[in-house]
Amino acid sequence: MNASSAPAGTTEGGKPHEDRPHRSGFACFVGRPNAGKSTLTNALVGTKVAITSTRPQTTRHTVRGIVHRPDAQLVLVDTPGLHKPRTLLGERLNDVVRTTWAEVDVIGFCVPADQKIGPGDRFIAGELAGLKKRTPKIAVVTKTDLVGADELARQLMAVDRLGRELGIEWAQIVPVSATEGTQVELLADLLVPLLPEGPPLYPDGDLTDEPEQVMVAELIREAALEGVRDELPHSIAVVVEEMVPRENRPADRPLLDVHANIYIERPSQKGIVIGPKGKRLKEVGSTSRRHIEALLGTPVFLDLHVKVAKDWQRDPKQLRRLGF
Ligand SMILES: Nc1nc2c(ncn2[C@@H]2O[C@H](COP(=O)(O)OP(=O)(O)OP(=O)(O)O)[C@@H](O)[C@H]2O)c(=O)[nH]1
Repeated sequence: MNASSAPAGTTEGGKPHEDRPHRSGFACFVGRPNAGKSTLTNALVGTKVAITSTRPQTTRHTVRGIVHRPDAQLVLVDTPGLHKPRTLLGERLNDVVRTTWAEVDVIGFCVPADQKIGPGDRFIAGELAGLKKRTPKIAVVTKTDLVGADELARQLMAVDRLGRELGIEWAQIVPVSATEGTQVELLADLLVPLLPEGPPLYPDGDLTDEPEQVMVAELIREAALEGVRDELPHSIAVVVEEMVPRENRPADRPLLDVHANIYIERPSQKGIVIGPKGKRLKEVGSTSRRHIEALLGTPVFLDLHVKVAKDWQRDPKQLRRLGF
């Protein structure tokens, strides 16, 4: 087996090397819901770009984080979870995942260290094994801070076995903790050599190429999910209708007006999102406003409305309008 760890002095940390060509390309992390893919993307990029939540299946948009290094540019594509489709939205999400897999240069298969490999992991690994393109795959054992050395060793061996059973040749098996930052840089060091040679694809300093409005909508959706029942995540969509700088403000005190709608499927869900006397919606507003201000670096006035778009998950016209 090929598990990687970082003995002192062996990581190169992206230092430029005269005889080493610059590399650039795309990577995506796949894995069952809650495997830690978004958190890992954030840890690699070093800022909050993807959506994390304690609830599964919250990553809806393909959010890219960009790791800039002197020797390489690694563009991380964050996909929604692959799951059994029950609605039109479910099918679209799975299509997005497969399209993404076909386009990237390397795939990171994430398995949490603290949970036994189960049918969900096997399903995704099976799909990976069936990929026509021979895209290199790195197995990433996540959340290593939650287990002891013995349990981690068992998980690394289980992942190795899973690969053998399904005929996947892992380019590497790497244990990481995204929250502790353990071996995150090593993971980048292992991903980079698997990218094709080439110049940077994005300007230095870009963290993501998602349009700002989509990221703002995601931040609002994330905050809205915090306050609602577990069965609601797929019933919420957020559309930012407008983002405009407030007129006649002094240059040193700008204000950005953001108008956004939170769409739910049924009138009965309205109360859940808004909460008693609007308390929950207020919380959603203040939490997401803070995140939006941090993201855009400007004070924001956030105007939020809750609207019913009946059965939007099943209606192709509504799905298009809501950005799917
Ligand atoms: N202790 C610990 N928790 C982690 C780590 N990485 C992620 N988590 C937690 O695990 C949960 C799920 O993490 P996410 O990054 O949202 O997982 P995901 O795979 O992107 O989830 P989906 O969007 O549902 O597919 C969150 O509560 C994270 O805080 C880690 O390295 N250590």
